[in-house]
Amino acid sequence: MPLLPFRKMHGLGNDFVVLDERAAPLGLTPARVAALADRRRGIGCDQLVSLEPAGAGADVFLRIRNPDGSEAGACGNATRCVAALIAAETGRRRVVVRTLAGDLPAEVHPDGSVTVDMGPPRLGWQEVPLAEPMDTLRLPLAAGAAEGPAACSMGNPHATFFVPDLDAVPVATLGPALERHPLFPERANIGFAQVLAPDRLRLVVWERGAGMTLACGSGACAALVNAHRRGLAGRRATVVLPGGELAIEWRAADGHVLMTGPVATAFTGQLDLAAYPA
Ligand SMILES: N[C@H](CCC[C@H](N)C(=O)O)C(=O)O
Repeated sequence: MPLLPFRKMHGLGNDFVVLDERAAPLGLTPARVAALADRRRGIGCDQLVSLEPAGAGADVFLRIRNPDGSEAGACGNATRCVAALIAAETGRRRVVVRTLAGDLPAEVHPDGSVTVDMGPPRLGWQEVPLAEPMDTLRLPLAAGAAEGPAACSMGNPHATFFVPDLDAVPVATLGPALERHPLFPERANIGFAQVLAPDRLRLVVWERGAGMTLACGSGACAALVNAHRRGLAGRRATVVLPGGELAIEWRAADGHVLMTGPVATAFTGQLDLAAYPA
């Protein structure tokens, strides 16, 4: 089997192995995804993303897989990375990335940063989804001293706890049980946010299927949406993650959430797919 080119990219340290399946599928089974994502035996990444043919109306289809083999409907940081790739390929600054969550228009700016229209948040309990009818503004959940998170979907499920001091929250301890709480039939990404100002939030996310990451784009969108719903933030905020900052806006005109931030390529390489278990 010929060596397969790959690109290692990241958005604020949330890192991806990017593979190209537009010519032919690569047989990315959950076992192979886990092996490629392994940070010692494989290349290592928070998500393995692949490019697939999109069909009419979009430039590319973005398939998002977590290291545990689960597939996600959204990945904000990877969407920025892939948008930058397609923009470089096509010479167009405006591209459309199709995902399970919908078609996401993106624009690459002269400074290299990328804005993605992540679409509208889904606020109903069935859309998150949750296991039973309830107000998604405040869930009957407690995590240590944190309680009553708000939930929404950006094409993937998010719960956001609001805490007075993020440094006092043991995210890595609280995350695993919350990710798999029975309230979340598809599990959930668990964010812990500290509101510094109506236009500035700190955020750490325990990601579904990936654990702690340095940044979570869809999580930053969910945190701003949930903060605004709770009257804690305006419609625009800088979200400060461990890996850096994202600019998020929940646009009043159409209810879409815009996310702007950097992208980077760490390296490119070739891999022998046959060396990874199918
Ligand atoms: N772990 C997420 C997918 C990656 C999201 C994150 N890396 C982002 O930038 O949005 C999930 O299973 O929904």
